[in-house]
Amino acid sequence: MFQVMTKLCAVVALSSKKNCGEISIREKKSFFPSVAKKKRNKKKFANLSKRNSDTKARITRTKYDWIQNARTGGTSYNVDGEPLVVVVQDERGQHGNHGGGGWADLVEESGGGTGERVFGAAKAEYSAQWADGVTRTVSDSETATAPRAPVTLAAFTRRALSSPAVLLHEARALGVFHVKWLLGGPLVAVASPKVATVVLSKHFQADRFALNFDAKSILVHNGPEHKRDKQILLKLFNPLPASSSASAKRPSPTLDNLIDHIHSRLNSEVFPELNTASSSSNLPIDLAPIFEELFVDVFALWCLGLDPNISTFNDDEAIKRREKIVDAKRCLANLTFIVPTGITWYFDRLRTFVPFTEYLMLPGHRDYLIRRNGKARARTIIDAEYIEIVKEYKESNGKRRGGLIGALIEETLTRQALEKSKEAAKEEQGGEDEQTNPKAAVDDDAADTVPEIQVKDWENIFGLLEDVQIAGQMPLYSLIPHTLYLLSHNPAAQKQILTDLSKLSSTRPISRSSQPQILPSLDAFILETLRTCPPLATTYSRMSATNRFKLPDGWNLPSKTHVAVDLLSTLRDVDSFGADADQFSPARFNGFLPYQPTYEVPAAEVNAAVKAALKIGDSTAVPLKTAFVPFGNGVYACPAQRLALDVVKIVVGEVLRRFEVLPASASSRAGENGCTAIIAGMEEFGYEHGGVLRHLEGCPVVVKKRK
Ligand code: HEM
Repeated sequence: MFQVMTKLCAVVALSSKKNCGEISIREKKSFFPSVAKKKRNKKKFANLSKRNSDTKARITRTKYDWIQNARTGGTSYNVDGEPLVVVVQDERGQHGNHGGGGWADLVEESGGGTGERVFGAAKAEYSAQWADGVTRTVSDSETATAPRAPVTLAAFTRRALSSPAVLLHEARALGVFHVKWLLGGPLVAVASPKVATVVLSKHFQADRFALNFDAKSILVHNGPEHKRDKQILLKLFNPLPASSSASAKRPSPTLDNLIDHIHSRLNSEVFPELNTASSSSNLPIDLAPIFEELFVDVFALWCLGLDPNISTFNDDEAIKRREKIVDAKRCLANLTFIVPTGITWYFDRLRTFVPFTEYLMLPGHRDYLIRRNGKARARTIIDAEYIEIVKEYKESNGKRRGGLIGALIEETLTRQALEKSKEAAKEEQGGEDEQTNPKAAVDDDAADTVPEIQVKDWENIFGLLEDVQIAGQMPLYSLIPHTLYLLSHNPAAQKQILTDLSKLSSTRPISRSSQPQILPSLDAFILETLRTCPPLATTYSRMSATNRFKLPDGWNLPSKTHVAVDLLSTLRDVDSFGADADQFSPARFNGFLPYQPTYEVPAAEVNAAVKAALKIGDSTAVPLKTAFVPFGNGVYACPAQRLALDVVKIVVGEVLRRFEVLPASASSRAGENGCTAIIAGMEEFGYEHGGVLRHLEGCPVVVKKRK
């Protein structure tokens, strides 16, 4: 035990160094600032920018020097007054044909001396990455001698990192490939369902190892470790046997516990708050902070296996302790990621070495610095709770908490028992004299003592808890208020959903099993919200396995290029989603319900899609079903696709049953095309702090209690 504690303390010490920021409920509510506050923030930001302008100028200069030097053609122009530089790859497009390849070669070949300076550091990172033991292979049939077209790359302006409107606008101007800047090096973003189909397939490895190897487990693991963790999560989040029909939902205490937490919180806080708003005639209420609080707290309670119902604690001490833990979790969960878009964890690693303000200035960084200290304290509280969990496990004779922690402990024990029985079977096969039944031997052991869980397994469990909390809560508190906000501008859709909802028992809460296919109108509305307002702007980055890998239409990227899929632009591709891709039209999903999670699509179908996408000269669009990737696709796709949609349906359904949601102001764009007007330009949205899509005013609506 002492050893476990010591090692856990070491983990605590290590991780507390890198976590940061505290946020109270009050602060969190003010996340969506008033206009006056926004102005103040702008001023603060401007001052800080000035102080750091030297550093900023140096970085910008180096970056653009490099591009200019690397350029062998193409143009440099402005998008909305900001410089935007286009890089055209060598006309021969031969980066794939001379061994090492990579960006350094691209620069050298193009005659850019500056490139070496900028990429000195990047080169070192790359070799470290290749030393990570992950084998990257590509079969002969997937190689190409030379691409047909030169790769045109263009750098986004900085504003595209925080504004979906600018991201869409620039992505359109730049075409399939564009570049984001990361550590002074490029991250190529692709925006085409055809290319996304290939980049998200197994041929491209997620390479998150080198820049963030120390704390966030599955988000940083690759290869076998990632595979093992991912299998655990897929099993926990999808308790359906592959063969059964989608409507026959298997009970799962772990997932039902999450839904219980959500119902409990809706009843105790959200509905009373909406009731109050409803009685204060037509005063708008901001939905986004309400659901942000709900999900941060619910995920904290669920992950740590704390009871959904606080009244079961009858002593003040227990209540205080629980609140302290939830507060600390809330603090850690918020603002861990500070850079918009899905590539933010790189900065965790980077900030160990470089003061944040020196490498990237973004709105929000000042808040980040202020909150950093509070996070260290929160980290200590949570790590003490982890130690308590280990102690409880050891001392309570096998009695465990519920929630996600309970399920992960259970999984770990099952895996251990399986490994033990395999070992025993091996020994037996090896000609041992003793004729023992290995299974019985394991069971006998288990009956006497609580099976020991190794330190590395505890670390893995706690790592998974943190990953799931971060990965799960953010997209949910983005998507749910956005769905309700869009519904407030579409009374007809709201009416239809209410009609569907009336088919459910009005006295029982909506559950995982009660809501499956009888809410097609809500299903379609949610999917269309996901398509037009994807919570994550990009997938996590992938690395091209080889510089000879040919992408659709003959595009070729140098090896080891970091590639991410720009989901926002991809999900509006006209070829795949039709000429009305910029229209909000839930009906486009009518033929695709129920939604089939990407991990349930048969391998043969996936391979065929990749093959079709790779066909040179074939301009056929990727079909809607394959192009729809708000959860990513392939090995690193979201493992909770079905669960996420269930949660959104349950929460939105429960709110709509009780309240009518109306636009906050009379001038709002209500009616059939209201949603289209909102999503077309995306001016109302931003990528803030957490890296997820947020409505900048917090989704203001008026709520009216239903009779
Ligand atoms: C509407 C809600 C959600 C959306 C849109 C969403 C989207 C995504 C996306 C785009 C990725 C990255 C995929 C890639 O790089 O290709 C991802 C990964 C992930 N998501 Fe979700 N997600 C949602 C809800 C959830 C929930 C509720 C959970 C957990 C309960 C969850 C757990 C995860 C995890 C653990 C990963 C990392 C997977 C890996 O590394 O292999 N997500 N999600």
